[in-house]
Amino acid sequence: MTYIHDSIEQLRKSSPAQTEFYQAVEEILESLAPLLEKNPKYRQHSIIERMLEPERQLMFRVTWVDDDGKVQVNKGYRIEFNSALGPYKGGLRFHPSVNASIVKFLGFEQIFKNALTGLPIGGGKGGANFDPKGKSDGEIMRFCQAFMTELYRHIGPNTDVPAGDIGVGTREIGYMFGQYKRIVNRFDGVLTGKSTLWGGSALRVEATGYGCVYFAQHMLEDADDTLEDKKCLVSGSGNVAIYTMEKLYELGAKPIACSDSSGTLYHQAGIDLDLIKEIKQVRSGRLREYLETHDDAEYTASDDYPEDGQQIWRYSADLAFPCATQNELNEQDAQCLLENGVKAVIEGANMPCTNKAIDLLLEQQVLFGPAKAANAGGVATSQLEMAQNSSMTRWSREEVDEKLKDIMQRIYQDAKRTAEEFDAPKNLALGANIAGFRRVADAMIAQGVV
Ligand SMILES: NC(=O)C1=CN([C@@H]2O[C@H](COP(=O)(O)OP(=O)(O)OC[C@H]3O[C@@H](n4cnc5c(N)ncnc54)[C@H](O)[C@@H]3O)[C@@H](O)[C@H]2O)C=CC1
Ligand SMILES: O=C(O)CCC(=O)C(=O)O
Repeated sequence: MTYIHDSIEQLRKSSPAQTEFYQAVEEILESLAPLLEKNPKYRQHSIIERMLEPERQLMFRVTWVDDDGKVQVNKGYRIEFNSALGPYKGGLRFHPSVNASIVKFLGFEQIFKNALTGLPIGGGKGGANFDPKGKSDGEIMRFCQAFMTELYRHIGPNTDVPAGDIGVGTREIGYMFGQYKRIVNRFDGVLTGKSTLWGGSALRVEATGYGCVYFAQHMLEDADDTLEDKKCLVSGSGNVAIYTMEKLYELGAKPIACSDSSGTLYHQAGIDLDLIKEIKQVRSGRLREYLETHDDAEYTASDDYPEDGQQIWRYSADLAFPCATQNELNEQDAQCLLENGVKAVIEGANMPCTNKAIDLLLEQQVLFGPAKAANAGGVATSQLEMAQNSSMTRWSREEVDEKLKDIMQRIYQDAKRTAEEFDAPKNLALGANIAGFRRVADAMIAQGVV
């Protein structure tokens, strides 16, 4: 469709060198073609052009002092992308790779993901090119305080509600919340992912991983299959990966491999999750340390991996859950998974599969759970945290889990039904993109030219 092609060309000119952002835009726009053809109103209202331009982009200096007394400077970002459905909502990522393109692709994806939850939340994302690796607790705290000293003026419980992402967990949210409260002198529900000791929701920590497995359960059920005894590859070993593995075990499956940015761990007997939690959540260590306890496991350092792609996708398994980062599963990786008979790929991370990998998996009829739908349990539970904060209540783990299950089921059904409506049954990527887009686009039209 030339309209889509022209929109992307225009984007390349107006926002140069934002490759991850173009990738996310291409993936969505291509699947919207049948909707745009049927509904000229979206073009008449310039919905695509409006959606591609964030409502507001904030870039700021973050200045802090390290343990040696040296002044350090980082770049901070918050992209308030779209508020048609509610306050901007989305995480903050602290990682040295963070730049405008990465924050923009994450914010863009977030608009449609949040729409799919059916909850009143708009899309936003932020972060900083700060590397938490090797930093002391004091340095992390000072960085978080400096970051919030600028961010606080742009956010609010009904305006923009950030949360965690890579490198930002309960500890960082705590330090940022403390600084926000000190500045504004109010206990606002302005961040989610807070500790359950003071305003956080039960199950928010687990929600992205658990939700992803609930989504996989629905996909398998529709193929007359279950999670029972399925061998699983789960990349990463952070928040999303750990709770994906936890729920997989609970539902009878067996994770046999995981990874971190230094390498891949394979344990045919099944990953020892308590040990992974000890290494990653308590010691902040490296996966290689796992071999000190389990000498029957294998570890491959990323630097020793000679081919294009990642070692983890070379192991034979029934299900693959990319849960680490963007573009971690490419076409060669998808080919290896196919050769080893993978039944389903479910995205826990944001945009972990390249567009070519997705095309190949769909072409070969592998069940594919797209990130916007499969990992939406995290942000959905964040909205449940906002609801509890604003009504001054607390729900139990069981109550939140019931709501999360229900939301994941609705997202799955919505994506499936929409795929069928557009003659692409089983293409959940297309279904999720159209269902999310339609909700935001119709709200934008109803709200006039703003
Ligand atoms: N935390 C949340 O609630 C949500 C997170 N996500 C996405 O899930 C992904 C993971 O996020 P979290 O688990 O929260 O972050 P995290 O910081 O807890 O964990 C990230 C993990 O990925 C690994 N990693 C990073 N780069 C890697 C690479 N190049 N190769 C292999 N491993 C690598 C890290 O070693 C770490 O184990 C990200 O794409 C994030 O945007 C999506 C929805 C919600
Ligand atoms: O919980 C949130 O608000 C955001 C989660 C997030 O960043 C994501 O869904 O990618």
